[in-house]
Amino acid sequence: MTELKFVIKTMFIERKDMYISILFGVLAGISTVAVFADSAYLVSKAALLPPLYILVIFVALLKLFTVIRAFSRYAERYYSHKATFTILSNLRTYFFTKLEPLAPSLFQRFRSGDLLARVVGDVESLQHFFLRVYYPPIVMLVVFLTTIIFTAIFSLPVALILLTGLIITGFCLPLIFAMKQRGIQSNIRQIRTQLSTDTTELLYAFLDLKLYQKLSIKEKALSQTSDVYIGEQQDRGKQEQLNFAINHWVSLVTSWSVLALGAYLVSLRELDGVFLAMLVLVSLTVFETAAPMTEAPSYFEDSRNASSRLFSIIDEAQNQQKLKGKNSLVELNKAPEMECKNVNFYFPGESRPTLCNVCLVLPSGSKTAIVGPSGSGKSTLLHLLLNLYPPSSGTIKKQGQSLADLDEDQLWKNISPVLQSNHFFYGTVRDNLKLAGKNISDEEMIEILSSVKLDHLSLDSTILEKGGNLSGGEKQRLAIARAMLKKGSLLLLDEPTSSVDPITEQRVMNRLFTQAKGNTIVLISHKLTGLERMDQIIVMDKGTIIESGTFHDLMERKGYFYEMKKIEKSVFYN
Ligand SMILES: Nc1ncnc2c1ncn2[C@@H]1O[C@H](COP(=O)(O)OP(=O)(O)OP(=O)(O)O)[C@@H](O)[C@H]1O
Repeated sequence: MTELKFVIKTMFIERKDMYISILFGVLAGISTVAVFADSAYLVSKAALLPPLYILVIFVALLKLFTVIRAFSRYAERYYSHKATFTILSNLRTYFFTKLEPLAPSLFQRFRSGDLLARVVGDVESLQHFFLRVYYPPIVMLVVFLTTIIFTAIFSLPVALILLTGLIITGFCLPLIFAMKQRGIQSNIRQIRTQLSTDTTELLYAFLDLKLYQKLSIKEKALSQTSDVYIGEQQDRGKQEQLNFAINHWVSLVTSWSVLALGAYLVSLRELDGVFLAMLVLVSLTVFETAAPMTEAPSYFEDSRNASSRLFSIIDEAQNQQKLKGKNSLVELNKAPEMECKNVNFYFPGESRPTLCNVCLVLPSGSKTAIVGPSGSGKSTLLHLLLNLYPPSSGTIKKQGQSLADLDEDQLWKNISPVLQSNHFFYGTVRDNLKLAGKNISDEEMIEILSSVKLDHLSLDSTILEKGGNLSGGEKQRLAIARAMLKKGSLLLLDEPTSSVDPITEQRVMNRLFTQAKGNTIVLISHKLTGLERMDQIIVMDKGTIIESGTFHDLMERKGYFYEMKKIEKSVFYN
């Protein structure tokens, strides 16, 4: 039950609708019992030819109970669904707010299909918790107890039979069903996650699988998982039907017992015969409120599993959140200075360090290039400068303040990043550029598009999901345009033009450097051309800085950079 603590807490945020739905649920249950009790009594009494006014009173009461029943049933449905949707939206918002700061390290631990299954499926599953698990037992209990007290006025033994029926159908059977359901629910959830991860992987890798002619194998595996999922759902359905049948059978046995005992008591003259039909109909009707208890165990298990899966991530989020700073940055008129001091970094679960003892100063307004072989840790260092991952040890400072103490929004406010992979949303070019700021004018956007040689795109041109209709170079230039529009005074560029032809690259970079004249720039590059304009070049290998200095320093030193430059020359100019 501890797994559901938070869901219950969320339910109570807006409790008014919840209380109203419980109130109307109870009213609907009691009025249903009253309708049947009244009609049974009316029929029995009518046979004894009572004075007309008695019949009129009971007919009037019957009409009143029927109207109350119809109205309260409608109100119960209305308010219970309203409460459910409010709970669902609160849960979604809470879950997303907790999850968001965990990106991107979240993708390190969870596959995207799994996350999707949690964010969509698990949150959705929790809508059943209030509707099918929390309030039906409350309604059932109140209606049953009221009915038992009412029945006790006429016959205590009959009331005791109803109490026994309540204990069996309301508590004992649901408990047994809950234990049986446990295994089935956990299987369903695991297979659903598997199905979700397999499907997302198939969609992501569709083209590669097709080209490597392995699509049918993946499709077959997916279809097998889907069959298992369907099978498990069928088992769940069968179990629920069995639960329902057993519950119904117990309620009928109870009503038969009420009839048999009632008849016996009438024969002993301990019960007036005019009440017998009423008591039997009351017992038949009151069990209607126990019917939802057959599915409650299955929904309880479902909600418990969903909640524990969701909150296992949130617990991690809360731990990380505690580590995050909240200080705001001192606003300066100049571009930021950054400093890394003895920075070491291990990816989660890795024993090999990705960055070793990195010490680096990026003075305000300086231009720094980071070069080195593939896998040497350049992008990782950039991600640490962006505070996407915290360093395992050592400190990274921006304007003298440790990133660990800074509020993230403040930190990112004046950073313009172009990462190796940049996301583009389905929409227009304008929509994608507006990510840089809401108040950017069309004229500004058109001018920037032209400066990155994307004149052929209009602001209304459609961009497909993940920029599917753009070439690699176009995507990079659109990302540069977006970064330029953001006008951050710290530019972090990770191979921003690796797919762009050399002539366009030179023009785009010239324009970028002109616009960012007084800004601090960090540029990761595999190409060693054009680095003469940089204030410093950092050479990395195996996670450490092996050389640093200006272009001329490094060439004169005749070390690693010099050798790389020589190899590049021999490859391109021989
Ligand atoms: N999410 C991750 N989990 C574990 N190891 C990772 C992860 N991402 C990168 N690495 C490892 O960290 C090392 C440094 O990667 P990084 O991307 O920083 O290199 P890089 O110098 O930018 O390479 P490239 O020039 O090819 O982009 C690599 O050995 C890589 O395998």
